[in-house]
Amino acid sequence: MAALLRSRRLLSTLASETELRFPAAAARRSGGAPAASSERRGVQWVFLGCPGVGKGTYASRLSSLLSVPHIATGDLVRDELASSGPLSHQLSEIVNQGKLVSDEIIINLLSKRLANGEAKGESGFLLDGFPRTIRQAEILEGVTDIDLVINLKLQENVLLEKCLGRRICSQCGGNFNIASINVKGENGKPDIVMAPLPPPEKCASKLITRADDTEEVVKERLRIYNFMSQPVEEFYRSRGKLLEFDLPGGIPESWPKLLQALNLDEHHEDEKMSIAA
Ligand SMILES: Nc1ncnc2c1ncn2[C@@H]1O[C@H](COP(=O)(O)OP(=O)(O)O)[C@@H](O)[C@H]1O
Repeated sequence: MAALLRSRRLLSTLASETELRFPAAAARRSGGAPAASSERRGVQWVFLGCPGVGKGTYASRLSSLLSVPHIATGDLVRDELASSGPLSHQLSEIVNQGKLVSDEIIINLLSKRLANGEAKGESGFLLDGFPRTIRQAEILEGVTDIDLVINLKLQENVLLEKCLGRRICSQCGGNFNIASINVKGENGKPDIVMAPLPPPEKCASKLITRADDTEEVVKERLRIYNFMSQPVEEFYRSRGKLLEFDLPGGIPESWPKLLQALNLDEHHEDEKMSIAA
């Protein structure tokens, strides 16, 4: 009981400073021990990586596989933009210049998303696009336990091509990519070949491009990632939580290797069996 009270006090102190609230099961106890082990709750993983690396693609696949919600702060920002709420004008200026939204706004959006999930009984999460600054990482560290941080990596010229090739179906929200990538590997690494990910016929005439996926804005986002978000990699590396993953190519090559790196190969076998059945 005392631990619970201490935990509530810690959370409310942080909450008043940051407004970030985590579901009770995910909240960190004041003594530093996890409130619930990852065996009893869903996994609590973070995806790091430059714009265009594929955080959304792999987080969404793992979300289905592990039955934990995929929470992408970029999607929360885009939902807010589309809602034409009080923040939307301010947000569109920031996002369309490739800049980061303030920690306060992003934490507010994330808190609301977590509260909605808690009401629906969600457990665990795959965070994509958060934390993106050291301050966000420190706030997160203060309120919950992160089990693992997956750092997806690709060379920069591939990232630019991938962002410029991204397309979204305006009706179903599906993500596709029209870029056909074939570039020489840097620093003795193998060449990178990625086939396009074309939309199905029903989406082909409804494709849109994100307003922030222009060459100028992507370059600015990459610059800001290197400056603001790369230190977050070191934050987790020094805590022994960072799993570095160099993407070897497109989804067909990378997905099985990622599952192997995560010791989830047996899920892949189950997946193949259910497709074959
Ligand atoms: N954690 C965050 N902190 C600040 N801004 C964020 C955060 N997450 C998303 N954003 C804003 O939303 C935009 C889109 O995010 P996202 O879809 O994750 O883009 P990217 O493709 O660059 O990874 C970012 O460029 C930024 O303006």
